[in-house]
Amino acid sequence: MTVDPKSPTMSESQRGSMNDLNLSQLVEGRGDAQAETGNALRADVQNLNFWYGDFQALKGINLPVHDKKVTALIGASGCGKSTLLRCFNRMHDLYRNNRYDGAINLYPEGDNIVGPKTDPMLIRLRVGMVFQKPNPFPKSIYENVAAGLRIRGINKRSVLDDKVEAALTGAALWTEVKDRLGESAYGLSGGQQQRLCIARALAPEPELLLLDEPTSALDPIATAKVEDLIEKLADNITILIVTHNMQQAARISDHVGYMHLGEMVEFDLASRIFVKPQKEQTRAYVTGRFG
Ligand SMILES: Nc1ncnc2c1ncn2[C@@H]1O[C@H](COP(=O)(O)OP(=O)(O)OP(=O)(O)O)[C@@H](O)[C@H]1O
Repeated sequence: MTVDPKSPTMSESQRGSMNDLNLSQLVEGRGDAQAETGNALRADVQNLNFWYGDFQALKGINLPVHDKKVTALIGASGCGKSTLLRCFNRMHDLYRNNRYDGAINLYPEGDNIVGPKTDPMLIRLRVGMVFQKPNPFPKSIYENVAAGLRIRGINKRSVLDDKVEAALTGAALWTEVKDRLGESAYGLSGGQQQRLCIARALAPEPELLLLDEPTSALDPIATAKVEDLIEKLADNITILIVTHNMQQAARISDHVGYMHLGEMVEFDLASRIFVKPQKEQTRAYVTGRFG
């Protein structure tokens, strides 16, 4: 594959900031995540293909998702990162012409998430998702977090109270909102709204949390809070995140998958991807020479 260093796909600011930074310093000390987990997998993508109608957006994707680790998907705009992420909770099923082929095994049972016999509703109970832009419901802060619990039939006030508090605490938002739980979620700042959406996703205790560029609409302070939160959450939950920001991927991820034109070019420990990737194409991308 020929690398075009003048590719305009990556913004100049992104390119500039990456060149100024030593990504290897950011991943320093992250250790060998694989050794730490003993290779335990929460999910495993095997030869996954996906079509939007006639257009094949994912081609033969393989990707291990390690348990209680942060796996980042990186790559130029349009390479298929969000498409891959959305396969994990069967979001594509909302449109009739979309088609999956292959497997995403969700462990410990090993159920194939994209298998024709798998009920997408059951998968969404196990796999939570947070989007690029904060999207709270037009409800109170409390009811936003309680929403997923009510869907699961939990309506007892004392149980909801405990779970709402636990999720808001887990999302590092409890102290900021505990005295205004009945107020509209729209009264929160953008960063608080995003942490609320994370709390909403956490409340039902998902096995896997999908984050699609969760900080792209946030300022640097709110971004830092969400990044800290992601690192803490990974003590208990498996996280798969799409990000355009190389610094962010280097700061928070244990593993990284680099995608290009619907294919997984390289998957490895973050410490290898950002210091010594195996493929020249990956190196060109992470150093900002190729978008
Ligand atoms: N609903 C859709 N219908 C048809 N094609 C789509 C649809 N959504 C995405 N695509 C195409 O699938 C490919 C992958 O898109 P996707 O959004 O997954 O890329 P991405 O890597 O997440 O991009 P970005 O970083 O810009 O968000 C692109 O060519 C895109 O145009």
